Parts: sequence; C-alpha cells; structure tokens
Amino acid sequence: MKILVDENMPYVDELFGELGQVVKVSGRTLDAATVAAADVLLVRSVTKVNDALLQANQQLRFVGSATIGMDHVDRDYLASRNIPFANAPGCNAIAVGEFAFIAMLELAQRYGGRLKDKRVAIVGAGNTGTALANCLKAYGVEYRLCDPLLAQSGDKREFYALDELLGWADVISLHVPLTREGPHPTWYLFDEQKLDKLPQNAWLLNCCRGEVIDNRALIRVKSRRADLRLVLDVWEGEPNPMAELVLLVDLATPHIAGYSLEGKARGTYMLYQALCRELGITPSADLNSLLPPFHLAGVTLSQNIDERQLLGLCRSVYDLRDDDWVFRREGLDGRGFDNMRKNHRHRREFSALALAHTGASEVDWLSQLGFTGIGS
Ligand SMILES: NC(=O)c1ccc[n+]([C@@H]2O[C@H](COP(=O)([O-])OP(=O)(O)OC[C@H]3O[C@@H](n4cnc5c(N)ncnc54)[C@H](O)[C@@H]3O)[C@@H](O)[C@H]2O)c1
Ligand SMILES: O=C(O)[C@H](O)[C@H](O)COP(=O)(O)O
Repeated sequence: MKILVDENMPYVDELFGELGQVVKVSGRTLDAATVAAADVLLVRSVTKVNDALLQANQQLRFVGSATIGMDHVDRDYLASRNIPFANAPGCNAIAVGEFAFIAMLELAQRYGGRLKDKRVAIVGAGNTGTALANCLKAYGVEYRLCDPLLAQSGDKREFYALDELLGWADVISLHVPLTREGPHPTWYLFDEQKLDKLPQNAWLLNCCRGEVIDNRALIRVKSRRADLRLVLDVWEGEPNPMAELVLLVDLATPHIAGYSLEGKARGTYMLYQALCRELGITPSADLNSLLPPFHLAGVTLSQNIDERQLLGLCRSVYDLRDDDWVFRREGLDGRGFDNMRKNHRHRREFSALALAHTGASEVDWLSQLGFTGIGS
C-alpha cells in the first residue's frame, strides 16, 4: 500500500511505516501525476484536495488531513467517489489557545497594564476558542463568547452577538472556520466597516484563516488607527502575506499557532487511528511514546507569581517572539514562509513543563492553565 504524506507531518514513519510504504512529498506543490499511484493520501492545509488532484487516481482508499480546517478539501467530491475522509478536529486546539494567550501576555508586557484587567471577546467557540477560554478562565481574565451556530445548537454557555462584543471588549480573538456560505459566513467577516468599529486601543488577534479579515482594509484602518494592536498568524494570500501589513502588526507569524509538537503529533496520530479503523486494524502505536522529553526537567516556584513572571514561565515553554523575529527576517516570501513552517520543531505545550512549589500557595490555576504536576 502506497501512503503519500505531506513532508510536514511528524512521526509518519513511526505510525504508518507498518501499514505500507510511506512516501513524503511537498504538500504545496503536490500534483495529480504524483498522486496517481497512491492508495492513501495524507495532507495538511496547503494541499487542495479536489477533482483536479485526484482524477488520475482510481485506487485511492483514504484521504486524511491532519488539520482542523477543511476549507482545502472538496468533501462533496470525495463523497461522490466514495473515498473515506478524516480530519483531526481538536488536534491543535491547545496549541492555538496557548498561542493566543501568550500573545496577549506579550502585548500586555509591551504596552503596560495587565492582561488580567482586559475583557476578551472570543469569536468562534469551538475547539480553539474554547481552549483559549480555558486559559483565560484559569488565569482569571474576563471573557465572552460569540458563536451564533453553537448558540442555536443548544450549547448551554452564554453567547453574545458580535456587534455587542465590539462595544464591550478590549481584545478580540478570532477562532472561526473560513466559510462563504450558510447563515453566518466568515469570509471577510472583518471588512472595513467592522474593523472601523473596533474599540479604541483594541487588540485584534487572528489565529484562524487569513481571509476572515479583509487584509487590505486592515492596512487602511490600521494606517489611520495607531491605537490598534494586531497579532496575525494567518494571512490573506498565504504563503505571500502583504509585506506592508506585516510592518503594521505587533506579533506576526507564518500560520504556526497550532504548531506545537504535541498538536502536530496528535494530528498525525488521529489520522493513524482513522486509517486503522478504515482498514479494520487495531492501532498498536502509542502517541505519548513519540514525544521527546522536554529540555527542562521541571521548575520549582518559591512564591506566588505575578503576570510578568507568568509570561517568563510561558516563554520557557514557547517564546513567541522568536517566531515573530524569524518571520520578519526570513518568512515574508513564499519560500521563507513555507521553510519556517517546514522546520518548525521547537514549540511545546504548557503540559511539557512540570511545576513544583515550595512556598507558593496559589498554584491550582497553573495546573488549570495546563502545566503539569503542580505539587509541593
Ligand atoms: N493558525 C492555526 O495554526 C490554526 C490551527 C487550528 C485551526 N485553525 C483554524 O481555526 C478554525 C477554528 O478551529 P477550531 O478547532 O476552533 O474549529 P471548530 O470547528 O471546533 O470551531 C469553530 C467554531 O466557529 C463557529 N463559527 C462558525 N461561523 C461563525 C461565525 N460567523 N461567528 C462566530 N462563530 C462562528 C462554529 O460554530 C464553531 O463552533 C479552523 O477552521 C481553522 O481554519 C488555525
Ligand atoms: O486548520 C488547522 O488545523 C491549522 O490551520 C493547521 O495547523 C494548519 O497547518 P498546516 O496544515 O498548514 O500545516
């Protein structure tokens, strides 16, 4: 069985090696001729899976995407050919939640004031939005959710309308899928009119899809609104973001908010489980055994920590400033953007760091935030 895999998917040899011949390819440039002889195709978000890519292949048994987003996959086409499909919902939710949380701590540190005193609107309360909400709740930050679809579906959490939240929030963090149809499409959800409604001194974070914000309108609005602070991980026109926009952004990264080692490994593992199900095989590999140990054996807190010290702790797990810096230096053209993503291996989740304490008394919130093993 020939298993064609995006080269940016970690642990594929360990997980799929026993199921067939693993062939690694560039997901961005994958073409129909290369796919023609595959039995299994495993992609990430940069591969458009559609008629054009698959028409020359008559034996494909399974397609998987190690991502939450599915806007790159023509699922109707796959269904029309009875090709089973799986994605990896939730695989990188913790990574995105922690990324947005750390970015907010960074902005607070940079511009004065505390994140703890901000009000955060989370637009899209699915996996990644909820992961961010969990971080904010653990740290005691006030937040509100906007998700008309979940509100209608009977989700018991309290939801608010977007326009209402724009009059309430200091921080707006976007966590919606990219959709062009349906009752609440998100393509250009933040157009110029909506961007103009951002509160004074607002922070706007986009960790979902670039096209949820009209990037040209954002350049215009930011050019006349110096008060706005921007964190963008996703861009219109990836892998070629508008260089002019990058200059206006406080923290800029090449679509790596979900790129913790744990998140990427979970994505691959979820596809492994799905393919095993499809083949009627019991999965034998163990996800936890794949991850390397963290370079810090643990950290012992000798007193309760303040926000600045919390940021220090977060930076010891993942220093977002490094990615921002490399991105500005090397990631602004398509090649640099993709290279940074391809070589991104350094990031872990809070759970990689074991905390202990001697004199600290308020520590429960750190384990709720995700750190491991808080105990005296
Ligand atoms: N930057 C990254 O690395 C990264 C990582 C993971 C996911 N993503 C992107 O983020 C998106 C969200 O991920 P997720 O795991 O939270 O997905 P999810 O499907 O779990 O949640 C998305 C939520 O958005 C809600 N929603 C849809 N339209 C809305 C609208 N108009 N207004 C408010 N809410 C709306 C849905 O009801 C759903 O609850 C993904 O589709 C993907 O495109 C990016
Ligand atoms: O939708 C997702 O899950 C994310 O956007 C994902 O992390 C994107 O990473 P890629 O698939 O492009 O490597």
